[in-house]
Amino acid sequence: MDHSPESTGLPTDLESVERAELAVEQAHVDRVYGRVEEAARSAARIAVDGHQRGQAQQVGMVRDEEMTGLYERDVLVFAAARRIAELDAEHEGLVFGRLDSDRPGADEPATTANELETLYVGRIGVRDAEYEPLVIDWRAPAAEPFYRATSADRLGVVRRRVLRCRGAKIIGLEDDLLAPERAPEDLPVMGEGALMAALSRARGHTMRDIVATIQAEQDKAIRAPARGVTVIGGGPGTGKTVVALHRAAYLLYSDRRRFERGGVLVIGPSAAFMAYIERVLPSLGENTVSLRAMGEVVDGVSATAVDDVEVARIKGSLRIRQVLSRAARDRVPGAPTSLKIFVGGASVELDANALDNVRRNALRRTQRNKAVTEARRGLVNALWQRFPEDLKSGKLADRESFGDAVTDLPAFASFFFAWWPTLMPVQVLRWLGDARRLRHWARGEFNDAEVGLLAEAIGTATELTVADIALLDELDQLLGRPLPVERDEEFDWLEGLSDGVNEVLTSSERRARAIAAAEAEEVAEYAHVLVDEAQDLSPMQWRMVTRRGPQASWTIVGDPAQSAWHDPAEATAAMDSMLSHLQRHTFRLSTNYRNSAEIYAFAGEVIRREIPDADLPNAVRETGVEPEHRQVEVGQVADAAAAAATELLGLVEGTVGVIVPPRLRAEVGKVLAEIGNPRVAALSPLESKGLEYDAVVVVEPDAIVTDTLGGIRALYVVLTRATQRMITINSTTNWLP
Ligand SMILES: Nc1ncnc2c1ncn2[C@@H]1O[C@H](COP(=O)(O)OP(=O)(O)OP(=O)(O)O)[C@@H](O)[C@H]1O
Repeated sequence: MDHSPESTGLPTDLESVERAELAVEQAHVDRVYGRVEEAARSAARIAVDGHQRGQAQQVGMVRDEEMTGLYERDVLVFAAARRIAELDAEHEGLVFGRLDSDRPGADEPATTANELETLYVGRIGVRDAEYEPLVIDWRAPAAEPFYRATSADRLGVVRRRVLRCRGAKIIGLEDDLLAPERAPEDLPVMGEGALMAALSRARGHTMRDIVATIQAEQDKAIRAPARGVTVIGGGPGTGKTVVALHRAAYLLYSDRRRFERGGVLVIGPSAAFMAYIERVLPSLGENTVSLRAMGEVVDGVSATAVDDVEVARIKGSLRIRQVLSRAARDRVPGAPTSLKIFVGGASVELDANALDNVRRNALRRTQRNKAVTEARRGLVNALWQRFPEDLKSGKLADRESFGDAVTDLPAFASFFFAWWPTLMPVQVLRWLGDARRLRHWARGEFNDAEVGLLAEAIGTATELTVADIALLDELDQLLGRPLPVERDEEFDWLEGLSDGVNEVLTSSERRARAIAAAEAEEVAEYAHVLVDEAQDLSPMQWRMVTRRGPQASWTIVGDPAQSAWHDPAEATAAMDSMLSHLQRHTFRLSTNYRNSAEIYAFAGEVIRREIPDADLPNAVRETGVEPEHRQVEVGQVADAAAAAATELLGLVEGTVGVIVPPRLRAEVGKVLAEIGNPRVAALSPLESKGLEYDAVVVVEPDAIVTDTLGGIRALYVVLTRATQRMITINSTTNWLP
């Protein structure tokens, strides 16, 4: 190699080439940041100016729409850039990619690098003062070749470059030469591959975006049109979650009007998972997406507790619908079972049977909380029938005036209040805690043992569980929400007289109130719903989730081999039945980017033994470190787990997850707390869903299989959480392949 740069005027040794390249890229990145600052200043100036003009009632020199356009663009760019900069102060910056491509129409290879067309790709688009793009948004069509180009189909790209930045500073370059035969002599190629660098990086407590290294098959799923249902499948670590999040950002970019207004909802398995992924979208410049854990899907209630295996199975099964429906229509426990009133000199009585008849009639076409009018009218009718004929005269000559008289009676009002209260879903759910009543409602659906388990679980519960939320949503549908008083009043004479509303309202106030009440009653609906770890949804949860998007398009992400549900086919059937009317597009991701090849080979063997046709991806990154299995006495498990965790802390830079079956959680948690290192976390198999750690200690795999609803599939999830090292601690070894 020629070490005399003076001879050609060009640096030729690798280090100085790299320095020169870094300087060129840094200059461009500095321009981008400079432009963002400028945008901020001009936005602030125009805002002040606009404000002053508004106050002085003057007509400005700049046309208003022009002003607004500039102002909005600058404000948007600035706001997005600042958000990204705050989040990523120590990590990737605004600009992360560069493409050098043949100029359009150029047949001959370029002879110098200058002849190639250069394009920078970043998290958001930024233009210079002349409106020329300094960097284009990664979601723009022009950025597609950055993700899709391969040597076989290079889409005009000669060199793809990833800029590794820390904040605004470039710390490294990784190049991919897609067409060596078309590369000009002076086009340098740096680095050893951005993907491998990204994959080998130590893991922190939160997931990071992958904009700089999205792979072609992932890009196709990210940019798939938002129609019907997009299903993204693939084994552990194939990027399903991260792809789904990038897809949410892409949808907002491609049709902001539709998706920002209608809303994008991302549903994941647990609060821990949501905390893990919550920074990805803001780091892509988006913060309008609603992220919710499965226990938070329904407005106004939330749960993190989980049920025991058997109880979860009962609560998730479609058979419980009938039980809830019966409960929602039955007598209110503790409500009066007869009504006796004195009217017009007679005592008129309705017994339990008569009351039951009125109730059933009222519920024939209307949900309980909406059937107030029907119930009251039914009572009046039944009383009228029993009112002695010879007294039907004067003020009580017809049913209508009889109704007025009856509903005015305090005794009637207090009876009605107790007999037909507005029912809250959670109240009705609690009724299932009474085994006697539950047995009655569950006839033909659940056997005695199931009734006993469910009644015990609900009767002794001190908090709601995640599975309860779907039941509450179902009950909300069954019970309905009370109609606004004004609406009732308009069509019913009885209601109007008895509801005690004596304010004077204008008709527009009345209408506004009715609309507000009707809105308050609506379930929040979204334009696009993205369900992660979809294989875990119980049939009842599918019903809850699909209510969030009756008009929505869907992205459904999952892997049946990781199902936490005991019968994955039942859950799939439930999904199919809820979404079968929509067109479906399926994508499969085939590479496991998380696990080392050694760890995944082992996990694959475990799952294949039980599920021979499980969809196993390829794990590409070899570390040379095999997973280790330690056998210990039953009483030694917790200490052995702590020892393994301590050892692993010394071997990896990032996080260590200790995954423990629920029965050992407290014991292991205690010994781990003594280690007192924030890099170590203890978690249950369910909590480990979707998460990843540099190193993982798996405690008592056999107990993970027996104590979870997912069984072997839950163990497979646990065995696929580690990026670099894994140790299992066993007092039994039935699970070992
Ligand atoms: N193109 C990529 N570039 C860099 N990292 C990637 C890429 N694709 C995936 N990853 C990384 O691989 C890991 C696994 O991704 P992710 O959690 O999305 O997988 P998953 O398919 O949802 O896994 P699981 O089903 O096991 O929960 C993450 O750390 C993610 O950032």
